[in-house]
Amino acid sequence: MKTLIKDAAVVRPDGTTAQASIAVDGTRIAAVGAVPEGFAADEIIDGKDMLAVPGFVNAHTHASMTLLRSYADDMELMEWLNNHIWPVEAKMVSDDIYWGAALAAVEMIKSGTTTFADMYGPFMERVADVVAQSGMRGVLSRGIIGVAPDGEKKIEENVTLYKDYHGAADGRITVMFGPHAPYTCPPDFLKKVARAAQQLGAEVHIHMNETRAEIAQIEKQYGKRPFAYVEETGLFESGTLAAHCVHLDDEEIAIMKKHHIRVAHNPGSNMKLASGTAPVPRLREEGICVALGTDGASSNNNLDMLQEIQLAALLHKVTSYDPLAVPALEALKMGTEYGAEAVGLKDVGRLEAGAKADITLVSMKGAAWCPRHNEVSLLVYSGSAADVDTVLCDGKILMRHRALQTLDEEKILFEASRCAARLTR
Ligand SMILES: CSC[C@H]1O[C@@H](n2cnc3c(O)ncnc32)[C@H](O)[C@@H]1O
Ligand SMILES: [Zn+2]
Repeated sequence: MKTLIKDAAVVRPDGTTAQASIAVDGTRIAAVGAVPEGFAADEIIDGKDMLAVPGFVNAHTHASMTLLRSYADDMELMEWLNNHIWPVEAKMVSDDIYWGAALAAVEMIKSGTTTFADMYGPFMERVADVVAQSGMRGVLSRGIIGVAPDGEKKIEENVTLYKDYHGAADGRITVMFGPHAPYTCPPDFLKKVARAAQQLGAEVHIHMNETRAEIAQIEKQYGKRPFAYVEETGLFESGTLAAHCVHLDDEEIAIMKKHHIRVAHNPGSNMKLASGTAPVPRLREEGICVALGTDGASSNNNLDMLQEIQLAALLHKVTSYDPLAVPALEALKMGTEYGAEAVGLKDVGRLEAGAKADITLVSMKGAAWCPRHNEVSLLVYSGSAADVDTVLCDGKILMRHRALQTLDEEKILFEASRCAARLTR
């Protein structure tokens, strides 16, 4: 299949915007610029008044938590998890995971996201079904809480998920290991997860240093801070995507650098759960890869990556009094190029020849886009999810002029509502 996006404003990797066409051949971008000679497109998409950016990468979420959106708000993390979320999650069945993730896919595609890193479970194979059907990319991990009595079984489920799905859906699914957090996984348990991941050559996705309370708990229990605690278990040896990283000291930043840990920064969730502000400018200065995630739709409360990009650009200016703390282009890269790096995907996150054709076209026709002095600035500070017009992933059109091409939106909203009502009755 050959697709031509004709005459769009294309954001190039250096942040400049050029009026250009994008030729897509199969799953990859064949050219950005003039249409290659002899390129016979099966499908032509008019790029007039469209901004072409790499598909957004949601580097940390819990897709099926869409079912718990607006269920428990305005409380801090531990109260939210212990008294509201975990009791309901314990009742989730396979169909809840499927319809919750399908609802997430609808919302993500409609807001321009093509890749998501998901930590949840059980029944992660149903999230894999959604990835396969939707045409998105998914970096899936079985969330593992080690303090529960069936922790070992969950490690086995993550192993099975890896064996069955790593590289599935034409390579659009990859699998990591998902130990939930230091405060839910004792040291011997983390050592077992580390061993299982290393044996398979798999990477790890974990929540780290989200709240001051959890750090105090680890210090009390083990006499050290979370990064030192986890490092001693060997878990950081196979490559790590660490969500949150809000409260860090110098020693921990040194551990992060030593192990090339990539960070999924979740500004919306951190603000809503009153967790704090991650030291993103410092992490960037230290050369640490910082990506963006929404976290689940129950703590955010949406899966809109453009909103996270906007929050990242604004939040760090507030806390640092520095307008350059996270400039607009840097925020966009955190949601695209750095996101792809953080979740371990090569050839994703940049619009250039040879890259995977994961492309989001944003309409610039609305009043908020006038005048057009700087398209990247407009996207980051003025654009909204509703401006996302067309989305391609791996060369396939997932949404065209806001109509989903791979998913039945009406049915998904109906089934997800039904599951949510049953769960919370
Ligand atoms: C064991 S599957 C993943 C697990 O994580 C929970 N979760 C959702 N958001 C957060 C967060 O911000 N911090 C810690 N844990 C979170 C989710 O409810 C699942 O139980
Ligand atoms: Zn999370």
